[in-house]
Amino acid sequence: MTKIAVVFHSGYGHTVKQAEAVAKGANATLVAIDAEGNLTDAHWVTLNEADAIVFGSPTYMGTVSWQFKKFADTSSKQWFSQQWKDKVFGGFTNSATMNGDKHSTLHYFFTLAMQHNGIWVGTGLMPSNSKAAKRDDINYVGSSAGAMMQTPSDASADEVNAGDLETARLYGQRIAEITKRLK
Ligand SMILES: Cc1cc2nc3c(=O)[nH]c(=O)nc-3n(C[C@H](O)[C@H](O)[C@H](O)COP(=O)(O)O)c2cc1C
Repeated sequence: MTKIAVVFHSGYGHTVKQAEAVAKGANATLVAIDAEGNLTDAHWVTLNEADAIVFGSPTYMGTVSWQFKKFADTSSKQWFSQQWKDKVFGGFTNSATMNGDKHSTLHYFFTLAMQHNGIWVGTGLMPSNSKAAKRDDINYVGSSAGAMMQTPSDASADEVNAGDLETARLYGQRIAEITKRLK
């Protein structure tokens, strides 16, 4: 059986919805980075034992939150011993603006995964970009590098977009399928 972990930070409760959708698709364990940027020892064991790790963070000022970056820097311990080498990796982000520089966040996740010498998985989804496209279509935000969600700045966590959640679920499912094949 494959083990998948979704490690994420959410400052105000929106990105956690996306994390839950990815975890649902991947049948993964959720690992929440706390407000101080910390994980428990048990969380680190979960990550070390996982076949795949999916990173998640809101986009803040064009990149990951400082709490996620603290987690990333702490993972230098695993980097030193190449403990996460050849694991499968992916990433997702949520932000207020349709573009909002979300790709910078995904690019940071990709770089972190490559530092750990992992194997990156993109969405495998076509964008929904025709005249007939609707906001809650799958991959309406249109990302191939990892899953994106766009949440208006005044929306509550219960108002996150259903299509973006389904996009996240499908992405988790793809990561699980590829992890299984590799294993
Ligand atoms: C400090 C800060 C910086 C932000 N920077 C961006 C940004 O660069 N681009 C963007 O589209 N939204 C930005 N936002 C909006 C958040 O990405 C958005 O509110 C998101 O839904 C927050 O997710 P969370 O509830 O999981 O923290 C920012 C919000 C905060 C608090």
